[in-house]
Formats: sequence, structure tokens, C-alpha cells
Amino acid sequence: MIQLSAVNMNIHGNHILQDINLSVAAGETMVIIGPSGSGKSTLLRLIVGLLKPTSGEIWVKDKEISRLSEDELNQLRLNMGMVFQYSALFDSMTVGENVAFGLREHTKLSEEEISKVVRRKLRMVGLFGKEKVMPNELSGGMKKRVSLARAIAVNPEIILYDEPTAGLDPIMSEKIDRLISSTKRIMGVTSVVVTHHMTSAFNIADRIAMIYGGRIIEVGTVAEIKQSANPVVQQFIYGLKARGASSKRRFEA
Ligand SMILES: Nc1ncnc2c1ncn2[C@@H]1O[C@H](COP(=O)(O)OP(=O)(O)OP(=O)(O)O)[C@@H](O)[C@H]1O
Repeated sequence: MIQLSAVNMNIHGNHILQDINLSVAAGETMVIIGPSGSGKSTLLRLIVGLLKPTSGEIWVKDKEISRLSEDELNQLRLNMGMVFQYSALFDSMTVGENVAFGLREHTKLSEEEISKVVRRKLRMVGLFGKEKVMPNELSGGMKKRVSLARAIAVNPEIILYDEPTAGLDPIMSEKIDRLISSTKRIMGVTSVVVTHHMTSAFNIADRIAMIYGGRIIEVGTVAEIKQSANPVVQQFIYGLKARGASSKRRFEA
């Protein structure tokens, strides 16, 4: 569904991403982990075509996206939902209008049909009946759920999540994790999730790719990543005291 081949990204002479090779199968949830500044968001922006790679190819479905015109990219983006780090809701619109936004922009559905979809998607994310509420009346976790409802409103085949649990308490984070998993199960979507939270990564991933210094240093299932022989991976997932038997494991915290 998504394939990056020998992708390099230089910005102002800095090698932000180097020789990235990664494929995400249809229906798979690929979680991208890595320290701050390692290039995770840049990778997501390349996949949606907001950035063009310096070299290499990025295939989404059957299209190499760096060669597409803006119109063709917009067409492809109809198949992609984005859940941004800070929810990115329109503050002057109600929850219902936010969720309906893509449907009004990109489909010819009647207002009645749009209302039905909005109601259904809000029910999916546990916010049934909240259409008339304004975003500033919602908690951070609720905003993320609205953002997810908006992303899935157009029935995308691919959903990209940038730090979906950032700033949330552990209980709300777990709710969001469950939603990401149920969205995958119910809609069969292909997901790419950037996260710092190892608990989330282990909860939702089919596979995890770790980026370090602009390179992918490990890709594998949750079990494979946990058992990685790479000390950088071990240190990242288990914290600084990775080697001690009594080490405090970040994902158990
Ligand atoms: N437009 C830009 N111009 C210059 N440098 C950039 C630009 N975008 C990203 N970078 C640099 O690229 C590197 C990777 O940034 P990116 O945002 O992809 O990292 P990240 O892993 O998502 O970080 P975080 O976890 O903190 O969000 C950083 O060093 C950043 O400063």
C-alpha cells in the first residue's frame, strides 16, 4: 500500500532522512518510533506529498507521489486521513462541522447524508450526540477523537497519525490506542502512526520501525523489537537503565 525506496531528504544541506526503505502492507499498522528530531514527522509529510524527497521513490497505492501534480496529489489525499499532533480542529466550527468538513469539500453527499455519516463517525469514537459542541469545550482527548472522526469520515484507505496520544493521560491514551486498533479492524485501514509512547506503540503496532539520526535502524514486530540486539533500540524502548535487571521499563510505566 505504501512503499518508500531509497528515500533521501535534505533540507538546507542537512541530511534529514537517509536511504529510507520501508513498506507498509494493506491493512497493516506501522508505528514509527525514534527520538525527537530523528525525522519521523518528515517521513509522514513525505508520505502525504507535503514534501518531495531529494531522491528516491514513494509509492502510495499504485502512484509514485513525487511525480504527481498538485491536482493528482489532492485526488490521492482523498484516500488518506490525517490525525495531527494538536488535533488541528477548526475552532470556529462545531464538532459536527469539523467532522463534516471533508465530506462537504470533496463529496456530493446531501446535507441529510452528511449528518448521518457525522453521527455514525462520532458514535464510533465515543462522542455520540456532540455535534453542536465547540472544540474549546472539549478536553484534549476528546479533541483527538473528533480529529479521528474527521479523518475517517471520508472512509480513507490510509490513516496517518502524528503523535495521537501526545499530552494525554495514560487512560485517555489507552482509549485512543483502542480506537486506532478498532478503526483498523472495522475499516481495514492501513495506518502509519508516529509516537513517542512505547506503551501505545506496543498496543497498536503490527510492526514498528525505529528511526535514529534520519535512518531506519530496525523494523520488526513488537516481539522482534522488544528482543532487538541493537543497544540503541534497547535504550530507546526500555530507558536509560536498559541493561539492569531492575531497570524501569518505560512501557510498563
Ligand atoms: N523545514 C525544515 N527546515 C529545516 N530543518 C527541518 C525542517 N523540517 C525538519 N527539519 C529538521 O529535520 C529534523 C527532523 O525533524 P522531524 O520534525 O521530522 O523530527 P521528529 O522525529 O518528528 O521530531 P519530534 O519527535 O520532535 O516531532 C530536525 O532536526 C529538524 O530540525
